[in-house]
Amino acid sequence: MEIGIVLLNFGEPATPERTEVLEYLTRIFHDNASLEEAETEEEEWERSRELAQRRLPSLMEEYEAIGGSPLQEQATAQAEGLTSTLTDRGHNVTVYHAMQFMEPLIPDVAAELADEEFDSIIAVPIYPLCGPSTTISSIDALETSIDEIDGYEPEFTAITGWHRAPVYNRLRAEGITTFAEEEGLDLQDPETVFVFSAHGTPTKYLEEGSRYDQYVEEHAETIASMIGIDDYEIGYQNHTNRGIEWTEPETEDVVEGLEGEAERVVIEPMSFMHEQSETLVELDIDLREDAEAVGLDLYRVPVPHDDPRFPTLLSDVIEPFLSGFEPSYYQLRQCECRSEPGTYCFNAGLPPQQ
Ligand SMILES: C=CC1=C(C)c2cc3[nH]c(cc4nc(cc5[nH]c(cc1n2)c(C)c5CCC(=O)O)C(CCC(=O)O)=C4C)c(C)c3C=C
Ligand SMILES: [Fe+2]
Repeated sequence: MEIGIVLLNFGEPATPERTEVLEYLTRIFHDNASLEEAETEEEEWERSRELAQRRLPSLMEEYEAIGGSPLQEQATAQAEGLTSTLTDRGHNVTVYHAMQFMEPLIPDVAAELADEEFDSIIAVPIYPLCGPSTTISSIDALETSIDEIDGYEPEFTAITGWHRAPVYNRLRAEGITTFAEEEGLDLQDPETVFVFSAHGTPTKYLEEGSRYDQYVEEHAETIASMIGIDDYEIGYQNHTNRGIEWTEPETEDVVEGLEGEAERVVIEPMSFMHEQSETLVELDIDLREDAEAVGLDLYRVPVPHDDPRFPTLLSDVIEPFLSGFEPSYYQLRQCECRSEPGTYCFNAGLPPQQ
């Protein structure tokens, strides 16, 4: 059987080019159009274009500050790492990477899969903490794009949340302790406050059943115990484009609230598997300025996008579907955030959102 694996990512422009950034933003806002009530598809597009125009100047500034995003390069390297690990294990697979909002776009990659006539497709979003606008939306986009291709009906498997995979927790925890050692930081020092910074989400998505905030909390608790700290803070990096409610507290408020309480903050960007504007600009430039303004030194843990254990982790997660053994043997069960059969994760069986 010919198998195609698709790693799914958010995407970001590699160069700060206005037209490209505007199209990118319009796609993102349209994908989240359900956050507001539009009567027609045309109204949804109009509103998305309006929001994109409004956000364009500040996002252009962010990309100009970092000379474009390195996300694409890192995602390509992750796909190559996975190919090599699976090939070493004796599997004959082709690994693609596709982006929700930037080339290579998901529908274009779906067309390539059809051209190659793969019998089976395995989708793996590279978002450790499963969320509706990222993990679920990217899988839906791939499955819909495949369904829309006439005469092409491969078997479709998707893997959603994998933050509970043991190797993932280990590599993340070691990333933090290695960084602390390199920087000469004592994480037990009462003058050092540890902050997990998660990408925020609109509370509407939580009310509709997403458990993203629970995943954030349980992952923070686990990593804190692995690195041996009792006290820590959680903050969310929110986008306030639509005047709707997002997860609280904001990372910025958490850090500013530490004025006079500590000498330094250590920030772990827990939602990301790539360095991109959210880490390189929002944390390294903007949050550092906020921290310094209240007398705190800021240290930001690097994202372990090139940790050599990451391709092993992804290969282990995919292995049941390649070798044909029962996914529940590896604790992979039918996903409850996405009910379509063939969707698996490590998060099934959690109590429902309060
Ligand atoms: C590479 C960049 C980005 C990653 C990775 C990313 C992850 C991520 N995003 C959400 C939830 C939302 N993000 C939304 C908008 C949005 N996200 C990015 C960039 C990344 N997000 C951009 C550039 C934008 C649009 C412009 C902006 O506000 O900056 C939205 C939609 C908001 C809306 O429509 O009003 C949601 C929802 C999560 C949970 C996440 C997890 C890793
Ligand atoms: Fe986002």
